[in-house]
Amino acid sequence: MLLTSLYDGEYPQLVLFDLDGTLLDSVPDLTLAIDRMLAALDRPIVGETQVRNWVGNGAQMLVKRALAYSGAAEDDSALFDRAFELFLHHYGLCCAEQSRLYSGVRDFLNALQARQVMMGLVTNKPMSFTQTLMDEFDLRQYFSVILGGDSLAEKKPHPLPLRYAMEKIGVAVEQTLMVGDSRSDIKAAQAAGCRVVAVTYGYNHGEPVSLYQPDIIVDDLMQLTR
Ligand SMILES: O=C(O)COP(=O)(O)O
Ligand SMILES: [Mg+2]
Repeated sequence: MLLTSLYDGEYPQLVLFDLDGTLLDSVPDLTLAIDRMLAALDRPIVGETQVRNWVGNGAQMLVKRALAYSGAAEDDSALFDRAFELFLHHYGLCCAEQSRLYSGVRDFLNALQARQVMMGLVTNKPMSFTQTLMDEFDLRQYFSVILGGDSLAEKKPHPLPLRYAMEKIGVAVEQTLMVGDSRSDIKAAQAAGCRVVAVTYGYNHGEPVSLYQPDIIVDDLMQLTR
């Protein structure tokens, strides 16, 4: 089996998951919120194709990238503050409207749970939206630890959230797997010293995940169990 091949034929003791682009296809709702924010600021809306390339480094970076694309000066902090407030408001209203779990996600989480593998969620998404989505998609039951982009002093690609989750759950790095869709997940895992699986269907700033040399690449999480 692909998954156990990384751990001498056993399951890893802990699997840490990214959220956006790995478990949840959240770009449709993120786009709604970004476009409503831009419209409220009298700036042209951008659509899903652009937003897809901007997700993965947290909400503030998403808003910064959208403003830069619309021609805003990088140092216009008053504009950023207003834009960020608008984004938080609109995304709060629509974060679970069109977002969907990807194929294979629920089955894979159930398969790990059945094997008593511990699981954690390590996302760069702000914690408030993360909590809402955990409830909306009935995901909380799977995770012993849930960390958002604003939970700790550093976010991915920094290894801190991964290290914190491993310590909290009490599993060694050699027995931990990270599963993500972007270079931030892969770099964080490599810096922390754990194995990493990358999915091809998520958001990686328009680049193939293979560039960052994850241990395994899959198109559907259930491939790991075959
Ligand atoms: O908010 C984001 O940038 C997305 O976060 P994630 O891909 O780490 O879940
Ligand atoms: Mg992601």
